[in-house]
Amino acid sequence: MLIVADENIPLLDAFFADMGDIRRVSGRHMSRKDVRDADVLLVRSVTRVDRDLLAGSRVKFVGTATIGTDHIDQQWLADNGIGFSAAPGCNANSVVEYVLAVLSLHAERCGFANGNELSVGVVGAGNVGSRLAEKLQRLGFKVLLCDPPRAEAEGDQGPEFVSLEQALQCDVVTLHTPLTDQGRHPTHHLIGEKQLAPLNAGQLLINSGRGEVIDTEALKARLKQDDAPLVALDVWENEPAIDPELVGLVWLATPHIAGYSLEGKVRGTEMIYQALSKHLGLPVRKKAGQFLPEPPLSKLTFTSTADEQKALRTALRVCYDPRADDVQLRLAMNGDAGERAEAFDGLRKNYPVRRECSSLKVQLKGAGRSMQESFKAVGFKLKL
Ligand SMILES: NC(=O)C1=CN([C@@H]2O[C@H](COP(=O)(O)OP(=O)(O)OC[C@H]3O[C@@H](n4cnc5c(N)ncnc54)[C@H](O)[C@@H]3O)[C@@H](O)[C@H]2O)C=CC1
Ligand SMILES: O=C(O)C(=O)[C@H](O)COP(=O)(O)O
Repeated sequence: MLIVADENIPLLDAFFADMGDIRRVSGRHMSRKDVRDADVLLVRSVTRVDRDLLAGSRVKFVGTATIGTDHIDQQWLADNGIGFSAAPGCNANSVVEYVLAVLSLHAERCGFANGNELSVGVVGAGNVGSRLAEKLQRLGFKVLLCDPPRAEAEGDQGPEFVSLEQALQCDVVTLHTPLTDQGRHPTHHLIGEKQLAPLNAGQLLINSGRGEVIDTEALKARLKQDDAPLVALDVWENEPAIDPELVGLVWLATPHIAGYSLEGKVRGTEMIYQALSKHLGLPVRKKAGQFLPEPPLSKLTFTSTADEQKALRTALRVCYDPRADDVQLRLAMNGDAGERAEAFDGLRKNYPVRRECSSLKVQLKGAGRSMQESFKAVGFKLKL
């Protein structure tokens, strides 16, 4: 069996070597020729999987080690009897930690002793949005959920949902929808001139869903006005050829790495391994946990003199500080268009190992219940 796989999928050998031969190719530049003789195709989000790529090949199963599926023509796969699996939720926790880290920087920048005075509008309350909302609520933030498809499907049975207009009135608005251009609630350019107009300089807009959910031209125009909101973007229209002017206009700019914790990436590989095993009728023998190394930093101790909010921010930033990615992306915007696109992908390919908060045991000497609960809400393990 020949498995053609994006070279950026971690642990390919560990999970798949005993199932067949593996051919590693560039996900961004994968061609018909690369996949013609493949039985199985494993991708990440940068490969468009459709008729153009697969017609005439013998591929019988496609797996994407990502949450997003907008790069896959699932209808064409189904029509052609090709099995498919994504990795729903695989890196949701990583995205949640990215948002928490951005919020902590924002709260500090605004001079809030305690960031949880802010209201947060979560647009898209699926795996990422609902996990984020749950953590924020435990931390004391006021959270409003906007998810019209869920509101329609769940009615009175679900949580309370608000309209997009209401969500856009929150101090922070964070986007977690898939990219869709069909159906009753398409998200392509969901945020355009009309939605950006009422935002003010006291608000923060975060996008770690897909770049095309915001209209770049409308956002650039809004950011050039005096009362523009603060914006943190992890995802961009037209990746990897992103707009350098937009990078210059936003507060925090990261190269689509919100989901790039080691745990999230390895879980993505594990989930497509499980799906392929099921497709082939093979037993599932491997687990992500067996391949996760001991983190370089495994314990952190705060003494009884530590201030709760400062300690929480410190611990969060020990695990992840988006400012490092922001600096790298801004540096990558030098050069011509081709060099910039290559640099964007280079940052993602060579991304440093980032561990989730759950990899860190935190000891809180003499801490009260509230401090312990805050650390647990973020996801740290407490060392008693
Ligand atoms: N920046 C990054 O590294 C990553 C980005 N993502 C992106 O985040 C997206 C969301 O991930 P999950 O929460 O796991 O997906 P999910 O499928 O679990 O949830 C998406 C939610 O968005 C809702 N939704 C759909 N259309 C909407 C609309 N017009 N307005 C408001 N809500 C709408 C859906 O009803 C659903 O509840 C993915 O589709 C992917 O594109 C995912 C992982 C990493
Ligand atoms: O899971 C998703 O959806 C994502 O956006 C991934 O984190 C993107 O990673 P790559 O596929 O671009 O490596």
